[in-house]
Amino acid sequence: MALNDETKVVVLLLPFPVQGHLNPFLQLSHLIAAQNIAVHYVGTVTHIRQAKLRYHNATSNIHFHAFEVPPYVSPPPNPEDDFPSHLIPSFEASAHLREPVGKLLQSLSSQAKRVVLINDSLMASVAQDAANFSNVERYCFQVFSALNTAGDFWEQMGKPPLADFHFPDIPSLQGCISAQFTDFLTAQNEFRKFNNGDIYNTSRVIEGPYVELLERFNGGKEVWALGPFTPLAVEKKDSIGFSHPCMEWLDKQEPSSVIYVSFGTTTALRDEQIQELATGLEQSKQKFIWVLRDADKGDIFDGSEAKRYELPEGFEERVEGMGLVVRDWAPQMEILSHSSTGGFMSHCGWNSCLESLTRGVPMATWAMHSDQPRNAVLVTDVLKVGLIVKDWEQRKSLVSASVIENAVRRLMETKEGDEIRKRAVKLKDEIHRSMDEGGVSRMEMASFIAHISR
Ligand SMILES: O=c1ccn([C@@H]2O[C@H](COP(=O)(O)OP(=O)(O)O[C@H]3OC[C@@H](O)[C@H](O)[C@H]3O)[C@@H](O)[C@H]2O)c(=O)[nH]1
Ligand SMILES: C[C@@H](CO)CCNc1ncnc2nc[nH]c12
Repeated sequence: MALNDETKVVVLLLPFPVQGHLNPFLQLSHLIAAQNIAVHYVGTVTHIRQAKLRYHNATSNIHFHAFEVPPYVSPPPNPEDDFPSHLIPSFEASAHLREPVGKLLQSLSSQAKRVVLINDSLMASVAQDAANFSNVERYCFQVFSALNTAGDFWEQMGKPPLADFHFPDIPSLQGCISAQFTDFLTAQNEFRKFNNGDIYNTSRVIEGPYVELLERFNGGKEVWALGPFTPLAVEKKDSIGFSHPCMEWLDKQEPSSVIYVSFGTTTALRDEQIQELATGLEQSKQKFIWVLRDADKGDIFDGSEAKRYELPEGFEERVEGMGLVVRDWAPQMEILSHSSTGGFMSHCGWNSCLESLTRGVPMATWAMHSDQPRNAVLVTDVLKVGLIVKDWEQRKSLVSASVIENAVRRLMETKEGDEIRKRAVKLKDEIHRSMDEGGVSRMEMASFIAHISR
């Protein structure tokens, strides 16, 4: 560290150990480091390795701190369980970061004028020792949509009537997460009150009313809508010059003719459901890229073979030229940025939603757990940039091939689909303007940076 750092602010980021959190934390790290502020990023050895490996850019401007934690089991996902309970041992293992994080805080706080700790809302207990240092300021980063989290807070408050505010019809948290995870979440919430403010990866252009509602709920503490952190421009090649073969295939397709199908990193579909999905895509006669991977394990490097899903007999030969099945890590942001991509069938993880919204790609929603059902409501009912494939009410049932075929056709080849696409493009333009010089997102980030480096 440079000698004059005692006069400066340093930022320490503490993400929750799953891909959908590691990545937005790394994106935020970059945005802050670009302002010439020293940025430190903390995690277990495995999760630091995971975050860097899957990041689309160089990470040399970030100080990584990879800490050992005691060994934990890393079982494969259970397709019978909607919630990714197989990850719980890795969540529990991360609790062991409390001590090294405390030591790191001590060291940084003795060298810098101010340490700004940005912890994941799900790592609040690990961050608790920040209270011991007078020059450590704490912010809680909620990686979920504002609609989701406003819904959670409202529910915790016992759903009091809200003057001049109408929530869309959203499912309650119970039922979206497992009972075991409810206990974990309750334990984290104990430590939420010690924050100086909350950070959201969203924009007032996308979720203005829900950000304002969060401000009402936050009792005077700041709510910062600093997103979307998703970079707008991405290279077709990654940082080591590799271009995935699906990109070359996309280059040969007509504009907006391909539907991209992916359900993120925490979802495991049942075999029966895979068969219906394959048949539905085939019968839709639309071009597609389908990412068919098992959910991540708690330790993605544990050496065990990931499950290889079976497809219907002869499927890949029959769809040759029409569709691609990707079984490795897909370059999702590049795919969504490509002009041939005209739709996204998604589980509605918040990162996927933001990546789609910032590229003007309309969505076909199929929520699986957690915040996803509410994100789906935002995309379809509120923003009207998507349609539903599987409704949350039907979460226990199999989605038939004909329902899938229908949804794909509606989005990709009907007038209704075109109207949705036009709205998605219009919203994308508004989001891009908000991130430009003078736009609301750009100004809110500038104001946050000024605040922490005051
Ligand atoms: O093959 C792949 C799969 C995934 N990805 C990337 O991995 C990320 C997945 O994040 P998502 O938020 O969409 O979904 P996940 O399910 O993985 O995330 C999790 O954390 C964030 C929450 O909002 C989600 O609900 C939760 O499930 C996206 O950034 C996506 O672009 C790839 O780049 N390639
Ligand atoms: C396993 C993790 C990965 O992102 C999600 C847990 N789910 C959730 N965690 C916190 N708040 C929530 N509100 C709705 N769902 C929530």
